[in-house]
Amino acid sequence: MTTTDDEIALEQRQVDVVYGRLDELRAQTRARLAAVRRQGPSGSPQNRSERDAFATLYEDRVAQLEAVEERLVFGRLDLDDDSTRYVGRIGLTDPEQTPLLTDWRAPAARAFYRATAAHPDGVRRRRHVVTRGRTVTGVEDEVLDLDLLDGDPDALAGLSGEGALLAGLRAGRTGRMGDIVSTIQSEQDAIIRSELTGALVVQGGPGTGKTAVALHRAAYLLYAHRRVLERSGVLLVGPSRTFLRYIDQVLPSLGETGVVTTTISDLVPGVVASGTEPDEVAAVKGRAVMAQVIARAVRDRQRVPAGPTSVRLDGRTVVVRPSDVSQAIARARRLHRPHNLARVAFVRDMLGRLASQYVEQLAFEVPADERGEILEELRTTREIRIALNLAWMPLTPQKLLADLYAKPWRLESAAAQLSPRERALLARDADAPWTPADVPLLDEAAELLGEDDQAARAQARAAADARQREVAYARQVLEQTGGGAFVSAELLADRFASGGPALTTAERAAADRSWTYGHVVVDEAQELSAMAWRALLRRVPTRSLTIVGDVAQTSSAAGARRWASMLDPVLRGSWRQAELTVNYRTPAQVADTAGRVADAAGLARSPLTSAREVPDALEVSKVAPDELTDAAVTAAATASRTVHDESGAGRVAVVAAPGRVAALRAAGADAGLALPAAGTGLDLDAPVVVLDPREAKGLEFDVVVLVEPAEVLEQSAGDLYVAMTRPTRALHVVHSRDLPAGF
Ligand SMILES: Nc1ncnc2c1ncn2[C@@H]1O[C@H](COP(=O)(O)OP(=O)(O)OP(=O)(O)O)[C@@H](O)[C@H]1O
Repeated sequence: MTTTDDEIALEQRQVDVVYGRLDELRAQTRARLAAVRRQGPSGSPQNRSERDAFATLYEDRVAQLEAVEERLVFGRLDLDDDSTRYVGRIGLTDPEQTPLLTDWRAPAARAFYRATAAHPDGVRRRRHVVTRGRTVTGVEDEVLDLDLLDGDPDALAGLSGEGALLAGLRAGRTGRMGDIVSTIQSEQDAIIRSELTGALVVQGGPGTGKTAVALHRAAYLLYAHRRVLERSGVLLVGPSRTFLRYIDQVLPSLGETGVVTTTISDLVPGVVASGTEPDEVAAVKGRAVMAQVIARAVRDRQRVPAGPTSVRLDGRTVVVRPSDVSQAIARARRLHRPHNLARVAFVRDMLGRLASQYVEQLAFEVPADERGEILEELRTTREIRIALNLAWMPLTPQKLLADLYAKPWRLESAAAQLSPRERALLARDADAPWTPADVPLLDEAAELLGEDDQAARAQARAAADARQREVAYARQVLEQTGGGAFVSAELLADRFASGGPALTTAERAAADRSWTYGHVVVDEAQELSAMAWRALLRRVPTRSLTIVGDVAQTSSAAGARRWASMLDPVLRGSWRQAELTVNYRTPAQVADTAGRVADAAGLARSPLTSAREVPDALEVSKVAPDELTDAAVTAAATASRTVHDESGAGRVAVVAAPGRVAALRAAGADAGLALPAAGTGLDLDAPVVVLDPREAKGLEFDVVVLVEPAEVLEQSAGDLYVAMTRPTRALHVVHSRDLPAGF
């Protein structure tokens, strides 16, 4: 028998070899990058854009190799055929192409996450290799071959790699989510590797790893379906910018930088949704019926005038007649093109009719080549322009929606399906800022209005020809340079073609409202309104989606309490569901209490088992109403002293109803709490933050100080459930009113 120390020494040798290879590859790629850069700014434009494309490529590769430093190697499989396979963050081979490390996403690594004693899948022993920096600090074995067990039944029970898992869960929080690649559990792995096609819903209670799984799935899909996804891109939609910051390290640490992340509010480039509004207003804006309202509002902007308009032109009169306008509108509508594009046909038709009127008044025949001049003169005559614009105005989405909200008569005409009260809720000034719920409506409008793209289409035809030549050329280049392992000819050609700074797929996709993605991942999806779904589904015509969330945590008034009622209408019933059931975040005592409170409040929630017990994880302090703020600040200060360690880890959140947040922040600052600097918003790097439950959605902290839960419950039961399930170590409840039922 070898001792653990011997085993650690053995693994250290392998780990050294793998890091050695990583260093070699880094040096090689940096040298290539330097060589490309040395070529300087000379050469033809074609040469320069090629050089830029290669430079971006090598920069990406260097970034990828840098990002995988931590826990590069974390697993080892001993197989039935006596071979051994190491599993890690990325795949590496030695210069002779002998495998050194298997990418965790490769089929050959699957058994690391899935093999069980009942289904060993060719694995005799699974080993978790624990490292700190480049040093192996421990090994943890699971023997899957029953004959080797020597009657130790404990080795079969529980979670996979339990020691490594629990160590990860116990660690202090840093304000940034980490990856879970070394301890993915079997039920999570099944979701991560689920097929690309179709819509997959992942329902799970708080802390079950939905966000972690969604991110790892994005990385897995990019790996397993690189050819399909590298050019179409993957979009990840999160609930808030704070949340996106919270998760922004995870994909890079998995070697993936090409995912576009956004919120629904940021979905339309150029629109800033800085406004706020009552929930009931957002709820109306989110209803599916608003699609018809927008469509009607667009149609209302195609109008037959009440009477004729006569225009004098070079001593003759032409008349913009209602009957002509009516016919031209009808013909243009039959094209079924967006408003601004169909308008081109409408104007052409009207000018033709006016030109005929004009020509009829002339005493001579007009040669065909002069008819163009007459049309041009009519087109540029101010009164005619005004008359035609009044009949069919070119519109931006912003103008359409602002006019609709600001003019009651427009709303009454377009939104007859809404009640007078609902219409009154929508009313606002024309220059009020956009709100998050407006964004899907602007997107809907953009779709129906379209842009006049005649020039763009001619350009696209020319570009398609050029592209064929570039792909062929890129293929040649790749054959000569051997770069084909990490980029395709098509992608390289994209980068050649983008000229200037070589844009990545993600950069191009993020700037283009009408980009369609190969896959879309939606987190906290229970919050999305019907209109938000329409905007999102437009971006993924293949309906290849990962939808994660928890219908018990819904706070948005337009969100869902049941997946079927939300998704059946938009996905026509075509979606599959998986469930996560183990809570990795919250200590059992806190999770159980949160569960009872949620049940008492009537939430339909998923069953949940906690992965761990933490003693004294729930503390409740009752104080007088005027002491509430001070008591909460004191509790936060005490908690912060306990959890904040020398590495900078350890985070505390004070969570309260929105009305209390400002006062708590002020009192916390006075008391010297290490809060974010004023005006920085939600700075996740601060040791202590004060936020409301909606801001806390999706985040986690070592300790949460929950202030006056009865007040949070009044806002929404889902919000209280969210607030109670954020801590990884302890929940401290500070209250003056009665506690909600279930405590
Ligand atoms: N297999 C795992 N190994 C290690 N840590 C894990 C694992 N699964 C989940 N975790 C950790 O559990 C915590 C909760 O995960 P995550 O935030 O993904 O849960 P969630 O289901 O999205 O939660 P919520 O719905 O409450 O936002 C995170 O710290 C995550 O890293």
